[in-house]
Amino acid sequence: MAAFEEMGVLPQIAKRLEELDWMLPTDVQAEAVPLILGGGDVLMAAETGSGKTGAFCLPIIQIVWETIKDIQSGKAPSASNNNSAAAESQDKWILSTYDRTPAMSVNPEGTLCQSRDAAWSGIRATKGVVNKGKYYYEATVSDEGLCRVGWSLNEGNLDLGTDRYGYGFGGTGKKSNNRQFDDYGTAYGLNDVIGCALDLDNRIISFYKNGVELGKAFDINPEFRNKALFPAVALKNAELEFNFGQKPFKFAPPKNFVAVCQASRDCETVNSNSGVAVPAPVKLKANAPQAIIIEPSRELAEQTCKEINSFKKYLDAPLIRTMLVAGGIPIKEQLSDLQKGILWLILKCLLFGQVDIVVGTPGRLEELTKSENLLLTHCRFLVLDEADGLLSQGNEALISRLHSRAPKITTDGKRLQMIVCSATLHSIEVKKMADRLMHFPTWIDLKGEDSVPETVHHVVVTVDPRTDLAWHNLLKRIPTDGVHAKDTLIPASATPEMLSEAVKLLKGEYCVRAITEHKMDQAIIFCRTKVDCDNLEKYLNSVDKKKFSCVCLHSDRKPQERLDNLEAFKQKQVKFLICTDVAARGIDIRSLPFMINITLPDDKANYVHRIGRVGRAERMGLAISFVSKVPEKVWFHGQWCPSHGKGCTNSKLTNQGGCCIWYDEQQCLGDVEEHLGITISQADTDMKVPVDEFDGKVVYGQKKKASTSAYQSHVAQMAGAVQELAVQEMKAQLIFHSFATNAKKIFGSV
Ligand SMILES: Nc1ncnc2c1ncn2[C@@H]1O[C@H](COP(=O)(O)OP(=O)(O)OP(=O)(O)O)[C@@H](O)[C@H]1O
Repeated sequence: MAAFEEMGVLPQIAKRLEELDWMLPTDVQAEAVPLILGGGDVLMAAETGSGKTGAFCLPIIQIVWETIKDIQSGKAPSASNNNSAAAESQDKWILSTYDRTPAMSVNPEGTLCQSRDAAWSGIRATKGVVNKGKYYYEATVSDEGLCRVGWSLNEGNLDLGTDRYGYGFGGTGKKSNNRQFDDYGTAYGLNDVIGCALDLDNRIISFYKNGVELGKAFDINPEFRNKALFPAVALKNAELEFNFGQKPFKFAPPKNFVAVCQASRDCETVNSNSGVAVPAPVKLKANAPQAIIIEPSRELAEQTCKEINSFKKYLDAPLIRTMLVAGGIPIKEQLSDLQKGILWLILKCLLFGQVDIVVGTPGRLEELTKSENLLLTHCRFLVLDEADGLLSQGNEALISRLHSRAPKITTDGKRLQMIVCSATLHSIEVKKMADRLMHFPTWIDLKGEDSVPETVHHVVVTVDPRTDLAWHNLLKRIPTDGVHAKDTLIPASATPEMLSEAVKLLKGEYCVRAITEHKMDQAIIFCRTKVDCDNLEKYLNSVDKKKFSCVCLHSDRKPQERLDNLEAFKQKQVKFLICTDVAARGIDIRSLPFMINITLPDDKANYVHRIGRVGRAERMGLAISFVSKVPEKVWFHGQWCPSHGKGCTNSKLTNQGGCCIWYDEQQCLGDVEEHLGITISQADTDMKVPVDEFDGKVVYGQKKKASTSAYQSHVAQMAGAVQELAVQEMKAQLIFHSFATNAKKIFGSV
């Protein structure tokens, strides 16, 4: 039986893997596949090129296929008769074990919550009310501490009253909404009973203390007319007991108000952060996929989608349908494209064919889910690939919104599984998000924080225009970014501006030198900016269009051009792919031997990802980074730049209202080395790499062979120790011998 089948992978998938020459699972696959097949949430932190994509795609494909098969054959249990206690419990009026902060604990009955944390913790009920009616519930303070109780929308944060979506009444005698704290009623504490009254007919919220009315606290925002409100509470080292009306209230509800648990079915709604939306028979829906995989770039989304299509080659009856939902074009163009009918095309796919697995970029996914063209009602896998990258792009709120749209328990009683992965997963943002959204996740962390695979040989080459004057002959021959276009540059004077321009020239020259020295016929080259990429493309073409054939990949290029360029590089129709960090993560080019960093990235995690484009799947790779010894003035266009960098010529520094900074690469290098806990080897400006265990023993782009020289050097290293052992053993034998002889003399023979 093939190794993958032994892990529980379906024979049809294993057959395809064998075809792909995947004989054994990689370490991360061996750990992750059984965990995901077993229903767990997983945080996967494994080196670049270690096979993380397969680690999450294989079990997801399998479960999705099995689920569809069960549903189509009528075997799947419906929510009304499934045996999931969790699903059943989410259909009651109780506190939700899913829609809460991690430090908030709840009793098994879902009526008592407690937090012993020094920070605010929050929780909402499993159900809420909408449309019309007057509703009431009671909360009793059962232990001293700080608390705020009231009503909140699903999209509100759990720290009740600190955003526009939550209305709270605090123990200090304050009401709060949108962080505005105003005096209201009186303070309350241990054993006090707070009545929370919601009048949806008049859109008013009011509170009662031990049966005494405290008056109107809030008019509900008219924008929320069609939105449900849920009982909610925030606590700090406190405990509160809830009664939604299942047992008699301590104080009678106000006139015409009913217990919230008695809301009619048309006014009651289930907390979508909590579980089943509507208990209904399990049924597939064309535009409600089972799995959503979020990728940080269009290219990566395309790659993952392709990989899934390849893995599922032998899975039929039922067929699994995948769909790519990727942006990658500026929002303005995107909107007009949508208007022109792209959305209609997508819709057509969704309507005429069941879509089971969607792979996409965050913006497009949000667009389609928000407009409800794509539903997350059947979603049981939410995957964040390159999660730290997604978060650093500012997608935290978007991910939370997508997560909140997916039921935490699906209609067939299965729990939503979240899988989060990256080679650099140890950021505080990822940990916080995992705490908030994941369900007791298992960490798979095989090599510790952000390690570089042993197959990647990475070196730095110092660029110092004060000692290497080759740039004098390069002026005007190498196009540069125009940062110094308005400066008076005199080669004889070593002004910071002149040296900065010289760095740009030398880096172009060093790139050609490195390619020539290592006879590179396939390399990925990273530049800091799009204009740097375009300039290098021009320069390499001007040197020798054939020898240095190259294409660019960055966000100013049209999506189709990006796709074509990447494909041309993968198919070896061109030798060099020049790109920005858009291609730093995840892009997998089979046996890629070389990569060059024209400039180090300012984000140290991206160094790991960039160099990780080589040395993948046990193949050896060489990564060369050029690091300037002197500061280089570079473009830095932020929100303040009216053209967002396009055609911008404002070369003043950012603190003078401009779009430039002085880039300190020595500092970047220091940061990377400190982060990785290593000193990166230096190569000279002749680009010859230092002699070490890589030298002469590996061919970049190929697997490392076990060489006799390694064995011989190992024997040589051990020789001294072996000899010492032999001497010690002889001494021990002599001691034993003399002891035995003396013993005979003293005691005689026995
Ligand atoms: N079990 C396996 N046997 C052989 N090759 C494999 C196996 N698993 C993955 N690979 C190959 O290894 C390469 C790297 O895999 P993958 O792209 O999944 O890495 P990754 O861990 O996601 O890297 P990154 O962090 O850069 O995204 C791919 O070419 C893939 O086909």
